[in-house]
Amino acid sequence: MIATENLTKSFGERHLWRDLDLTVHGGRMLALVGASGTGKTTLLNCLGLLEPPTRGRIVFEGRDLAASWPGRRRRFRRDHLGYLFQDYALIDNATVRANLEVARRADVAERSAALERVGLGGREKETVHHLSGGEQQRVALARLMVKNPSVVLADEPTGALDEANTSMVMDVLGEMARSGCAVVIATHVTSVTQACDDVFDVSDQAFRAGRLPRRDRVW
Ligand SMILES: Nc1ncnc2c1ncn2[C@@H]1O[C@H](COP(=O)(O)OP(=O)(O)OP(=O)(O)O)[C@@H](O)[C@H]1O
Repeated sequence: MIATENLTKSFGERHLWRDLDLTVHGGRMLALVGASGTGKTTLLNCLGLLEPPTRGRIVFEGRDLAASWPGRRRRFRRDHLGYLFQDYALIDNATVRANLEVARRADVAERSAALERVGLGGREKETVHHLSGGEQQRVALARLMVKNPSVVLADEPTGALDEANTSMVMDVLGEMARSGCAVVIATHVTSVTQACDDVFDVSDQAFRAGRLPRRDRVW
C-alpha cells in the first residue's frame, strides 16, 4: 500500500493540487485522469520520489518516504518501486536482455517468460534502438514484470500502442495488481481508465466511477 497525506505541490504561486489524501492498496489499480497540465505526471514523480512535494506525507509501510533519509528512499526505489515512463527509459544502445537485467538478475526462464508475455519472445539479443516505439514500450513492461515491484507507477503506458497491445499492457498490469502490487496509472485513454478499480481526477481532486466489466470496455 502507498498513500499520500495532505500532499500539496506548487510551483511558485501555482498550486497543482492541495492536501491530497490518496490510498492505493496492493491488489488495486488507480487511474489518475484530468486535463493536460493538471499535474498527473508530477504526482507520479512525487510518489516515485523523483520530485519533492511542497508539503505533506508519502506513506509506505507505515513510514513517511518524503521525509526519509536518502538510504531509505534509495531502497524503496530499488526494492519496491517499478516505474513505466512515457519515454520508456531504456538503455538505447544495449540489448533487450541487458535492459531486462538492469531490473534484477533474473534467470533465463523468468526473462523469457516476460518477453513471451509481451509478444517479444526470442528477441533478447536485439538492440533496443532498432525496435519500434511500441516494441520498446513492451520491453519496458517486460522489465517491470522481471522486477516484480510492490508499487507500480505508470505514466501514459499505452501511448505508443495499438488496441491489441493496449489491452495486453492493461492485462499485464492487472495481473501484477492481482498478485498484490499497488498500481497507479496516469492516462488520457478511456479504456485504460475503465480497466482500473478507482479513478481520481487530478483537475478537481475528485474520485470518479472505476472499473467497467470487460465486455463493456472499448479498447
Ligand atoms: N519543474 C517545474 N517548474 C515549473 N513548472 C513545472 C515544473 N514541472 C512541471 N511543471 C508544470 O506543472 C504542470 C503540470 O505538469 P504535469 O506534466 O504534471 O501535467 P500532466 O497532467 O501530467 O500533463 P499531461 O497530461 O499533458 O502529460 C504543467 O503546467 C507544467 O508546466
